[in-house]
Amino acid sequence: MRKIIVGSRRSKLALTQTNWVIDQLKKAGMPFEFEVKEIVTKGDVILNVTLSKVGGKGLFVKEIEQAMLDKEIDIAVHSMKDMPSELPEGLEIGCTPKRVDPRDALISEKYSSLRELPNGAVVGTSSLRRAAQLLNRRPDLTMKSIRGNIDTRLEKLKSGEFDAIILAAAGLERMGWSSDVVTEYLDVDLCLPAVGQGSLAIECRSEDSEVKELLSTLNDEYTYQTVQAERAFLHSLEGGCQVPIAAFATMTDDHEVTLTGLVADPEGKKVLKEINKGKDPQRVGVDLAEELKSLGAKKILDDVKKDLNA
Ligand SMILES: NCc1[nH]cc(CCC(=O)O)c1CC(=O)O
Repeated sequence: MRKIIVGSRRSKLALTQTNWVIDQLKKAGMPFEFEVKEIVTKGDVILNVTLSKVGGKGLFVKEIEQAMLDKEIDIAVHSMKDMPSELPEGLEIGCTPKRVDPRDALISEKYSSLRELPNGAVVGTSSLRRAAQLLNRRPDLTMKSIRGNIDTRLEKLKSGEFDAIILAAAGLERMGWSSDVVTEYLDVDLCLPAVGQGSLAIECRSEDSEVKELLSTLNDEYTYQTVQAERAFLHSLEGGCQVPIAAFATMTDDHEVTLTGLVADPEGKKVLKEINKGKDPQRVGVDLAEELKSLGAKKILDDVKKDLNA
């Protein structure tokens, strides 16, 4: 019986996601055993530097991908939103399980909603995407950087340093913590999610047809198509580093994809947000990116990158 080695980051969320995927794959009833191999990534080590400054995207996946190419591991479970829009030669996303809640969530101990936050309230987030969109609605808020795993961030909130923090609902949902901690789910119209937020990517070697067949049993077509549109949008904008880009797609029963995409400056003063529809997810994403570029997205993103490198 073949043993499939599953690479995972060491965070509670990563291990929870990995174990969930293994449980699901076991249900396929195919002749495989599974073993988890923990891998410490750069993103896990560098905790006191702003994530966007140390190279953002890819920080959590590079070492894991190398281990896969070296055949130390066979598959890896990633949060889709941590995946760079381009994968190394020889690797691919073998499947996308059904997406969970894509929204961001506000968590506060003192206030019951975003509306109720007082003037100048301190909101913890290191995401330029979240900061831009919240500041656009509430320019009075003070955005303060917060780093670490979900559990660390919740601890920091308790310490009183922040009036509220923003986390992805998905991570909390997967940990089983949502109902205990979420103060308010932010509608996607208010805070458009990160590309792929709420979705998992299971990565494997392109030549490993045995594993690909196994993974295909866990693929969710709706998730696959909609995330494909979002990632095509990201890729066309060259959203390689941690920049204020957001996108969220839905799909009708007859496979028409509706994609909303956003590019903003970190202060939330300039927000470009447009919608595109169509049957080909790739096209829908690429065309929406082109439209935003024609409206000035490139200049906004170049300015952000300049600031990050300064
Ligand atoms: N930025 C880190 C990260 N990467 C994936 C998730 C969980 C949400 C998901 O799977 O989309 C989180 C935490 C967060 O943003 O709150």
